[in-house]
Amino acid sequence: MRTAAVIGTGLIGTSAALALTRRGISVHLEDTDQDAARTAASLGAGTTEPADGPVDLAVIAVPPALVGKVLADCQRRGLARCYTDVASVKAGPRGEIAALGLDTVHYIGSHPMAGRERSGPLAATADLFEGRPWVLTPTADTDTETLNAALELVALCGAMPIVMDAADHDRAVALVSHAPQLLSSLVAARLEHAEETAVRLSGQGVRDVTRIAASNPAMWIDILSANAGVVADVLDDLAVDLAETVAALRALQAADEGTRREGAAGIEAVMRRGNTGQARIPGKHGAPPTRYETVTVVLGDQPGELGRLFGEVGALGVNIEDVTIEHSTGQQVGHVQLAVAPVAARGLAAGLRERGWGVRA
Ligand SMILES: NC(=O)c1ccc[n+]([C@@H]2O[C@H](COP(=O)([O-])OP(=O)(O)OC[C@H]3O[C@@H](n4cnc5c(N)ncnc54)[C@H](O)[C@@H]3O)[C@@H](O)[C@H]2O)c1
Ligand SMILES: O=C(O)C(=O)C[C@]1(C(=O)O)C=C[C@@H](O)C=C1
Repeated sequence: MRTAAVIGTGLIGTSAALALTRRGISVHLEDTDQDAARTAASLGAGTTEPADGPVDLAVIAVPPALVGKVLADCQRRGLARCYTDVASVKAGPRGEIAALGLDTVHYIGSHPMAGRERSGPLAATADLFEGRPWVLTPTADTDTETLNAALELVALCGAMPIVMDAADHDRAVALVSHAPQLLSSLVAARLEHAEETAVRLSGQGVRDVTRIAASNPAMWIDILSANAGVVADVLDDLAVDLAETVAALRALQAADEGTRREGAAGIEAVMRRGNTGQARIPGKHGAPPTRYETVTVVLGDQPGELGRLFGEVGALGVNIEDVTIEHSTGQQVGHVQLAVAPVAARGLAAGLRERGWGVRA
């Protein structure tokens, strides 16, 4: 692939465009919102100038309900040799494309399983898709050139291609993406009118569970409208589990010991099922989940402290696999949690202590 077009320069379109330009592809950016396209271009994601002729691949990164309409417009203009979209649902857009009588030989549906709770080009990063699954949903119509162009896009973005049927995809994401989004929103919604004294105690647990509750409602109405029945089925099953959990909690308050024991067994079952489910979530590149150890460093709230810490961790020869920063309310310090390989954790904690950092290992 040498040339590409990205239609819709929000979070996903701009992230893909950044990844492609970094690999030397000429990317042409389009968005009905001129500011979004210009911002993406200023970030180095490509040019807002139209291409001279058809590009090798057009990536349609607009809200799911607009995929059919935008593909129709692109094909009418002869924008590209091959087309893909990145919408979070696949069966709905495919149905619309068929109903509009569009060219389905040079189109393939796709969905990168990576994103953020923020929208727009300024939230984009070139490495957003690295090591993530990227679903492709070819049909009997899809020609080889189009499948190959999509595979090349996935490879250039550092993602892992997974070929699936559109309906299977939608069922899978109901479980691993759409229901979790609603549950995150529901947990965060409990905070809407909560006492300030309670909310200010928020630690990492509630932050982890509610990060995606900051997502864009308009986009999610679109996504959920195209997968409502399957997501409702997942939530129906969850409602049964929730009712059982409430019953177990009530039992824990009972006067007789037998009922209390039953309650404890119910809660233990929930926790153990959760442990098992969580352990099945793959690590990057589809590898088995990697266990890291956390070294927590107390950081003074001064400019440059984080950079200095990362520099010292590097000097100790330790790779940071993940990092989380927690600010303590009303204090001038933060807690930086460094996830590192278990073999490196002890040495890192000792090395940082020697260098004067406050460390909790
Ligand atoms: N946000 C995520 O985490 C995520 C992850 C994977 C896939 N997706 C999918 O990617 C697509 C884009 O999502 P996003 O998060 O980048 O949204 P976004 O709101 O950041 O960007 C969407 C962009 O599309 C533009 N747009 C709307 N109508 C258009 C049209 N007719 N022509 C050209 N541009 C148009 C908007 O102006 C906006 O800039 C959606 O289909 C979404 O389901 C999102
Ligand atoms: O991590 C996030 O913030 C996301 O929004 C990611 C996420 C997901 O549920 O995994 C959300 C919707 C997309 O269709 C794909 C990815």
